[in-house]
Amino acid sequence: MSLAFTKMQGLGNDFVVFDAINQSLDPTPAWIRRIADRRYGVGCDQVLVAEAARRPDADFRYRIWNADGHEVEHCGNGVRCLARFLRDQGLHRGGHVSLETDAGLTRVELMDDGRVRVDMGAPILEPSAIPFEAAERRIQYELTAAGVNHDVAAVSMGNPHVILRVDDVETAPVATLGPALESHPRFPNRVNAGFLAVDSRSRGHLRVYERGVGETPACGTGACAAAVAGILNDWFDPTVTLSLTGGELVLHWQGEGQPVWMTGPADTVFEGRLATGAT
Ligand SMILES: N[C@@H](CCC[C@H](N)C(=O)O)C(=O)O
Repeated sequence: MSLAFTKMQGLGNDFVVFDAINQSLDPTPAWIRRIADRRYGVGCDQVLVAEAARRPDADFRYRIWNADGHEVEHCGNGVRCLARFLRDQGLHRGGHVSLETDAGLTRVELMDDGRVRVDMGAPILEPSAIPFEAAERRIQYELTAAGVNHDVAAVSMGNPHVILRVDDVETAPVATLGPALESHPRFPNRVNAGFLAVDSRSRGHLRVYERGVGETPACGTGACAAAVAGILNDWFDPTVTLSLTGGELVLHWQGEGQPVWMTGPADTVFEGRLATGAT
């Protein structure tokens, strides 16, 4: 039987979304790579799947695969899209939904103005839990990549991020330094690499080279991690708007132990069915 899917995007970070409650899926790495392929498949940065919840406090389980076929812990732009998908497909009613991921429970609110607000949980800053090899926890770390010493922050939003402050995101070496950071040996699970320019205490620009994908127009967890790094460094106030290539996200974080709140859009592009035997 052919599988129904929905193509969605959040700030240009794009997804193929499947309901695995009413249809059965077998998402092998090769199958994911094929779906994500922009010539032989549908094309996306991540494949998202809604499953029945396993824990009692969650409405659904939310699973994420990068375009390279690896399953990952979290996706911020994806969580906004998945909440909208669940409502649009009639799988969930009401303005709030709780989603279980490998990173924990994520609470999502579909706002009246069409945007989606997400409690992304508290950031993880302990190096061993990111995971990141460092002798002690710090706000900034020295890291050598591509033969140069860099001053970086390391933050997990359930998935790992390294954040490098730059003067200008336009001229930041995302294409060259991004891959060197992504597979840096001090990040044993690889890492998403954010290049952050601080414009004021309430605004910044960000580009992200995503683990398992490459540079995307936006990364939600990357924006949360960059906001946390900027607030810890006292570059930002607790509420900051980050401008990514695909548009803006508003982030709010009140400090250690508190959740990061992310607000942004989630849009459906089209619905379709995979041709039987096509993937
Ligand atoms: N696009 C995402 C992040 C997706 C996962 C990431 N590439 C990883 O490997 O951790 C977002 O919006 O957060």
